[in-house]
Amino acid sequence: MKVIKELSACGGRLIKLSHDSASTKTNMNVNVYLPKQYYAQEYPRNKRIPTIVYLSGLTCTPDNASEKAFWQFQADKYGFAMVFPDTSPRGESVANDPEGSWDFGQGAGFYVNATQQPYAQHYQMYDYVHKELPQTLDAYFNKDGVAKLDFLDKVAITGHSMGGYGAICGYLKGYAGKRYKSCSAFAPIVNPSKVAWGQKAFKGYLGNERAQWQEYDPCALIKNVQRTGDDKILIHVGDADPFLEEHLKPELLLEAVKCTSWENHVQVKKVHGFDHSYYFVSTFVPEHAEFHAHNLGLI
Ligand SMILES: N[C@@H](CCC(=O)N[C@@H](CS)C(=O)NCC(=O)O)C(=O)O
Repeated sequence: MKVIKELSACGGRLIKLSHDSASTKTNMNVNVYLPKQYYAQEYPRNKRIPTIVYLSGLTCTPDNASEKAFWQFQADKYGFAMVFPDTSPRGESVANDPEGSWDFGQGAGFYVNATQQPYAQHYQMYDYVHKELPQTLDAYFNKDGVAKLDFLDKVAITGHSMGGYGAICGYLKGYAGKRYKSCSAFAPIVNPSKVAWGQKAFKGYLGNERAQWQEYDPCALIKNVQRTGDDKILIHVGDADPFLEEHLKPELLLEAVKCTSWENHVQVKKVHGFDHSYYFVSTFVPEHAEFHAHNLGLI
């Protein structure tokens, strides 16, 4: 782990890190926001600061949400840290979209483990985000007898668009083991097998065998996950989102949960006049922050 830059933001610090990843076999960038509580002398020694992982959408780096979602204010308010991973492996040796489009390849890893060449070599984003990165952050930040940050247990996940998809997918796949304690999404792609962005990505990364796609499709996964307690998934989407009808289709998730344990536990809030941008995301970050703070036991 190497610190590229450290910046003061709100009451805490944004740490821009890079590290060699065993999963992607590339160097990966990640931003971590440490809230003001991390720096407070009086923060209880036996209490770890929980984290929220924010998965970004197509074309993003860790910087988009760090700069434009305004999670930092909320992190200080409730006392959680934020993790902003990258959206794909990058570099000259990393295969890209043959068409040169922005919806596949670098900046568009879809948080899956690719099985198809030439992508399988580096595009192992599922393992990277859900397994390797939290372990790496834990080892880096919680060393020398200091264990102030919780990257492994009290962790929530959220994301935007492709990242909203990645968040719901990771939450459901890890649900039996309670990998994440809370999940929400902003304008997520909920049924990638059925929409153009998802089909292009799944074909490229996972191949033509549609059975493989179901392993990563929230609308298929959720039918086989037994909900417990009062768990809910919170989703916002703008009704002026240009991708709503073709790629996002949140109604398909509501259809998928009918007559399952998730019925009435997936809340899709369609908000009037909002598009797909960070003006939309940042507007609803406070509501998502409160939702996660509650589920992480901070309020
Ligand atoms: N680059 C695409 C837009 C892709 C897009 O909207 N990406 C979203 C996530 S799916 C995003 O967060 N973009 C970066 C940003 O707004 O900072 C275009 O030119 O139409």
